[in-house]
Amino acid sequence: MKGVDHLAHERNKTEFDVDAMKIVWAGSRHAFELSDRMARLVASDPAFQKDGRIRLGRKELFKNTLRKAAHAWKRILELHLTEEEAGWLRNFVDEPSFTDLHWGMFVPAIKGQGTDEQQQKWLPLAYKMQIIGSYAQTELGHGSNVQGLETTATFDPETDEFVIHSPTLTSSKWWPGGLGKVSTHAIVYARLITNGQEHGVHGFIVQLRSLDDHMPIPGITIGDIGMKFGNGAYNTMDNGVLTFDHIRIPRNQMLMRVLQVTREGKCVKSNVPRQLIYGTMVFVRQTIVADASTALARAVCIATRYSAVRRQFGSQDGGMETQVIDYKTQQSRLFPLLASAYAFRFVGEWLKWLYTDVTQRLQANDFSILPEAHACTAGLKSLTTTATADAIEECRKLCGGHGYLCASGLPELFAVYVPACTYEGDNVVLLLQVARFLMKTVSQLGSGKKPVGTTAYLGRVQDLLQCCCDVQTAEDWLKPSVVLEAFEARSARMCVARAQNLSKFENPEDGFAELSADLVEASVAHCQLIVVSKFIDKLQQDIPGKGVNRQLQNLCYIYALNLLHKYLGDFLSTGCITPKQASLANDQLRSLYSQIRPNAIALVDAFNYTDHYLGSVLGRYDGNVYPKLYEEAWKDPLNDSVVPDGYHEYIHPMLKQQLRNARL
Ligand SMILES: CCCCCCCCCCCCC/C=C/C(=O)SCCNC(=O)CCNC(=O)[C@H](O)C(C)(C)COP(=O)(O)OP(=O)(O)OC[C@H]1O[C@@H](n2cnc3c(N)ncnc32)[C@H](O)[C@@H]1OP(=O)(O)O
Ligand SMILES: Cc1cc2nc3c(=O)[nH]c(=O)nc-3n(C[C@H](O)[C@H](O)[C@H](O)COP(=O)(O)OP(=O)(O)OC[C@H]3O[C@@H](n4cnc5c(N)ncnc54)[C@H](O)[C@@H]3O)c2cc1C
Repeated sequence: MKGVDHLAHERNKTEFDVDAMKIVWAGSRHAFELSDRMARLVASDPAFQKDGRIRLGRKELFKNTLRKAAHAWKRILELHLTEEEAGWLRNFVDEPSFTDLHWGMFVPAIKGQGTDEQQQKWLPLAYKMQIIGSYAQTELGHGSNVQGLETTATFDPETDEFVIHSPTLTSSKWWPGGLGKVSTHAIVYARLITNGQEHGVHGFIVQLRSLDDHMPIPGITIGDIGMKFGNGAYNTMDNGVLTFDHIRIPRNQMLMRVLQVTREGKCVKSNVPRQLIYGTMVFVRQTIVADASTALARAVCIATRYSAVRRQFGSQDGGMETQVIDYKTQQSRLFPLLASAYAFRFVGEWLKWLYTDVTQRLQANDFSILPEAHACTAGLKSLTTTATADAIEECRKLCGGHGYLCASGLPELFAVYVPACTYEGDNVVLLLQVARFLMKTVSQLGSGKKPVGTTAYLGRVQDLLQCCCDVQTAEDWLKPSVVLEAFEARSARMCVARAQNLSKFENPEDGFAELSADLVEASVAHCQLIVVSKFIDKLQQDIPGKGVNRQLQNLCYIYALNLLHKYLGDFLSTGCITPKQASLANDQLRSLYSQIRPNAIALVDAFNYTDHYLGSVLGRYDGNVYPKLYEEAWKDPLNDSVVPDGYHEYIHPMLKQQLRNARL
């Protein structure tokens, strides 16, 4: 049987309406139609082809990215695409570039932190790309510790200007994307100093390069920070270094929604909390959660299709060997990742809703939900990016040797994805933020303050500390209330235990530092509970399409029960479940794998990825893996000649030497 036939046969086994699932995955019919149209537009345009990208040198690679970004912008204008359509188009071009920072951080920073007048001035320029912006926060010496940034913005009342300066080597801005070679402007984060007094870190709009000849503004030193991990991958991005030598900008270029500096240099606080300065990070962390499901789904799609095509062992009487997807070990590694892709999709949807809700409340001067929004975006960003980076690597291994070939698409996907664990907040640093939020919530329980939102379960802490799981059969693990209670009890018990340990320290900060590794574990438990509960909420919605809800249920329980299996230590040591119940959960998990098995290919087809976007020979829709892999190998530049360059200098003399030695 040819690869093509393998997948056709697989698709015939499907037990649900794939088209309906495509809409569930996309979020709505509108989102499906729009993303589908944009994916096809990009895939059919030769200017966006990705072949051979990994073989390009840095300069060629970068220029190629500039070409694609310019072509994308041209098409956006020609086709009068909406902002939403343009976002999808850029997404399917699938190449990190300065436009990510421009649209993803520069524009949102002005929207979130700029006054109305500042927005009116700068946004139209940015929307027309008459200026290109970056987000320059991190410095050589400080990234996580934002309050430790060293760049200064000193107000000069004589000229009504700020003087932006880099006082030390470690104050050099370092990492901002798009900064190295492209951006004309940046939101620069610097310590505000007026009348000799410091007022914390704030954002300033600073022009970096001339709009005529692209030369840096005198006093600005700027360049690229060098090659990063992997071929191709994130090297399409010009992450930059930037220093200021007393650069002057007008006073009205400080983003002043949170704090205004008057003509006299007086600081006037608005009613907006200081934390809004961090608002852009909250926005981007929320988009990163949605992106995690996309990246994870790509890897899972490749590994699932290839696992159905690949055969090893088990041939009897010269018959066919076993498809590797039929090995239980393969299923137990692959299907939880498939389930995670769906789980992260739905929690991403919910987080987007939460963010929209927060934004509306902020506009109405209601800031009460900000700490929760910060904890959720930070925690879920950390949880989903860590899991996705690990999962891409697992998918590579699931594809055996061929997964290590760049033609599988997985090495580049890993290299381009893995920095998501670091940018927008190191994942451990973010979990520590969640831990602070949880400990604060627990400490306030005695005062009668009722926790709300994602921590509402902590309001039932007494019940959760005592509850006993009443699972008696494997089927009992298919009850949403049972699963939810087990995850709530585990998280609540971990939080309370950590809070009790913290209370033994005289100085809470010393306690927090000493117990930080334990605290991070509690944060993970809490975030996993959020993902499980949002998946369960999704199942309660009226989801049309034959068999769709059934598949989603199976995936939801696979996600939850696999976590239960993986973190069994937590569940057992906190007494949430017994060893016998854990064993029943495992029995149920195996049964769920068998139920998912015939639907696996259709479940990855529901992602609706084009072959162009997947960029993988192993993950091709038609399953025609071997002939294409063979074809691909011959495209390697090493195969341009039969006898390689270097033969005459290095191989031939060595062989001759051996011959001479042998004769002696
Ligand atoms: C259409 C196209 C769309 C495309 C979209 C795709 C875009 C994707 C682009 C991706 C490209 C990647 C580009 C990468 C960019 C970057 O990496 S930018 C730099 C990001 N940097 C960070 O994330 C730094 C991480 N550090 C921090 O976030 C914080 O400084 C810290 C760790 C939180 C510091 O903690 P601390 O010292 O305690 O901070 P304080 O300043 O003292 O604040 C304390 C109180 O503030 C609360 N808080 C902290 N952060 C936030 C926040 N973001 N929002 C709300 N509140 C916050 C914190 O909880 C404390 O509260 P209290 O306890 O109540 O006092
Ligand atoms: C590809 C990429 C793109 C980026 N793009 C941008 C951009 O466009 N703009 C921008 O401004 N920045 C950007 N950054 C920078 C990024 O935001 C920072 O690297 C990130 O916030 C982590 O900070 P750091 O590098 O200072 O790490 P560090 O904080 O130095 O982390 C080093 C280690 O210390 C640990 N650690 C740090 N603090 C604590 C603590 N309090 N407790 C326990 N452990 C701790 C961390 O867990 C980590 O293991 C980018 C980074 C990358 C990799």
